Amino acid sequence: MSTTPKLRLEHVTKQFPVRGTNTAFTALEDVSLDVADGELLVLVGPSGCGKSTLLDLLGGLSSPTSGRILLDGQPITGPGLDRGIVFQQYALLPWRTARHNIEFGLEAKGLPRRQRRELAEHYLELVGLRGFGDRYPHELSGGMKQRVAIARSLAFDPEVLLMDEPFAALDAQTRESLQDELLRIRHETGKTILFITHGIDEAVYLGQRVAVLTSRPGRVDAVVDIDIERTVDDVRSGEAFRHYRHRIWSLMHSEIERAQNHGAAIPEVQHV
Ligand SMILES: Nc1ncnc2c1ncn2[C@@H]1O[C@H](COP(=O)(O)OP(=O)(O)OP(=O)(O)O)[C@@H](O)[C@H]1O
Repeated sequence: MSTTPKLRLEHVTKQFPVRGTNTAFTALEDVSLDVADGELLVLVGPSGCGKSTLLDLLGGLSSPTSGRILLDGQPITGPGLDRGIVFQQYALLPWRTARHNIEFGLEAKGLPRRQRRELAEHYLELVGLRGFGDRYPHELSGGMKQRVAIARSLAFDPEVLLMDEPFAALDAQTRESLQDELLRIRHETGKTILFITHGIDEAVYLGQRVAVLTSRPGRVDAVVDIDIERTVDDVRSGEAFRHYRHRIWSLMHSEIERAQNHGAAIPEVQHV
């Protein structure tokens, strides 16, 4: 891994104006975080902690009120093909086959048809969907649709993959198998991945590091290094896994209690 972070959040604050008033609501406050090249970093936090707000910033759909977000040292100024985003709802184009969904970003890049086709086949194979390229989204299961969405994001070779609760809508078994697939894909591609989830188990299973966010306003409460052996059977039942799960649970639990007990007292609204 290189020492220069692939992605850097520098004191990022995001406020939204409160309609009909001259106040602003602070959704994210002073978030600083580095994601190393090739790292899989998981962001976990209670509902409303600003995960979606952060993803919009990373996607270039909105700008920080203060602070900066750097990709390879360059500030993010808008949407771009250097970031691939996988959402919870697959966001596939229903009138396109799996193959043509994967080719979508490649068309935007202006790649010739033959090269697009080759890349689409490669990524279909990478996500375990060889032979399914001609299926339309409605002919695929939820897990398969999410595989297509991942393949589509990887096909245009982004610098980072941003994943916003991508497996939340799937049943438990499909979710676990896609988690394994994601770890394999990361191993094969070396991609830098920022993965956002509500799920503590998912965070511990996937993350090399897990950043725990507080809510109202969203801040980085702690960043936990996860050191578990993932090649053994039933990793989730192992002692190390349980240790990290409890650690993250405790951090999140005390945060949820704080928000519930002192919600009204938290200075989330400021006059502007
Ligand atoms: N455009 C907006 N205007 C005003 N407030 C907003 C806006 N977008 C988000 N917020 C507020 O910012 C906070 C964070 O919202 P966000 O959707 O980022 O949270 P989240 O962590 O993604 O939540 P969840 O996990 O429930 O989806 C919330 O309190 C929300 O009401």
